[in-house]
Amino acid sequence: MRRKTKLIHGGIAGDVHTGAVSVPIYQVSTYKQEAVGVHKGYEYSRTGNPTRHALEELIKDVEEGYAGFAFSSGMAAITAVMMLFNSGDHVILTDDVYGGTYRVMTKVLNRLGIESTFVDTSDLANIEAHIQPNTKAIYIETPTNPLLKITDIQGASALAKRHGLLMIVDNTFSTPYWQTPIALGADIVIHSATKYLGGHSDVVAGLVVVNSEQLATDLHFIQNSTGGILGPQDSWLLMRGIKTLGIRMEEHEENTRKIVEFLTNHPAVTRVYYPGLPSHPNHDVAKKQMRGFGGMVSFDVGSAEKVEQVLTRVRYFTLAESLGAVESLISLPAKMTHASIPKERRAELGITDGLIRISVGLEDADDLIEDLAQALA
Ligand SMILES: C=C(NCc1c(COP(=O)(O)O)cnc(C)c1O)C(=O)O
Repeated sequence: MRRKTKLIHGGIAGDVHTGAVSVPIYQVSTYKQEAVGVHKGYEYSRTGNPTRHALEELIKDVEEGYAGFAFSSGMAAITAVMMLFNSGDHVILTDDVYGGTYRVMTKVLNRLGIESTFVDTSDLANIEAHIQPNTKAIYIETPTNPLLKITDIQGASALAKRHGLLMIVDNTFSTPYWQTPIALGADIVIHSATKYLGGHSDVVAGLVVVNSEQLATDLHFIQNSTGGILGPQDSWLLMRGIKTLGIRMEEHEENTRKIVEFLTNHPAVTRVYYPGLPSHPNHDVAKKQMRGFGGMVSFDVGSAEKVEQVLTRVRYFTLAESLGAVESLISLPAKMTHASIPKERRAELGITDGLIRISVGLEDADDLIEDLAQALA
């Protein structure tokens, strides 16, 4: 089954009992047992729910993995994956990760003894240089949020295997339509499904796909024990979102290509961050591992004052956190999504007060460009 068809026919199709074409929403907490322990495969919805299971089967197929798991948010998914490790273990992460990922590692999981080091993983030598005897995993975002850095998934996965480490990829920005990390050697893929997979700014969710039976057993134990599951209504919404992921990503790509060209040539823009630009430091790696470059762009306008002007003038770009929706969104990472990262750390990374991040939606590209032009004037 090819990629586009998998989005529609992957996972579980409809309902065997009624012939319903759309998977039913099983708004159920518990299931009758014929005798103690004798049931029809479900006993309690934290442990398993038919609607959530259909979503987990779908994302497993789309990400080409062994098993899928659905959580109540991307952060719940990330936290569940980190529960695979023990106090005293160490994880190497991409330096330019989402602010919430940085926060959970440095303000919550560190208190439970899970150590983390943030490095520029776009240079694989940096990863190897920071492997410690207690290192258990490499965690990357590629492209990263918000600077669109690219890490070689195949190279990092081979490095991880050489050192007996798990390879974890947060695939939120690219989605499985453009990039399938497990096929490139990753062990675990994570999504903030709140973003492109839902695609309509109407669901908060997280998804994980693993590549082995052992990881599936371990992660299901954590999902059931810690309970951060996704409900049946949101599971159903996500399945509906995933069905149109392909056509949406194609349209995001087309719009973004035009907007990147506009921004690259605008005198008020000092720098554009986008993996599809030949000038991107890892453009060749992006071309190798991504079938498309995505709908996320960051650009610097040089000052907080200029940012203020842009944010107040835009009409079709909604000032809001999140990304990956049909409507275009605009944000100021330094004060919004990455405010939890210390200022000096943001400065080191390049997340300046002049950096704007946009999630290019499905509006008419000319309307979006005209909107940015008047906002930047
Ligand atoms: C809300 C935003 N990001 C959430 C996010 C998360 C967290 O997902 P939540 O569904 O928001 O919990 C994980 N990984 C990446 C790459 C993310 O971008 C944002 O960047 O606007």
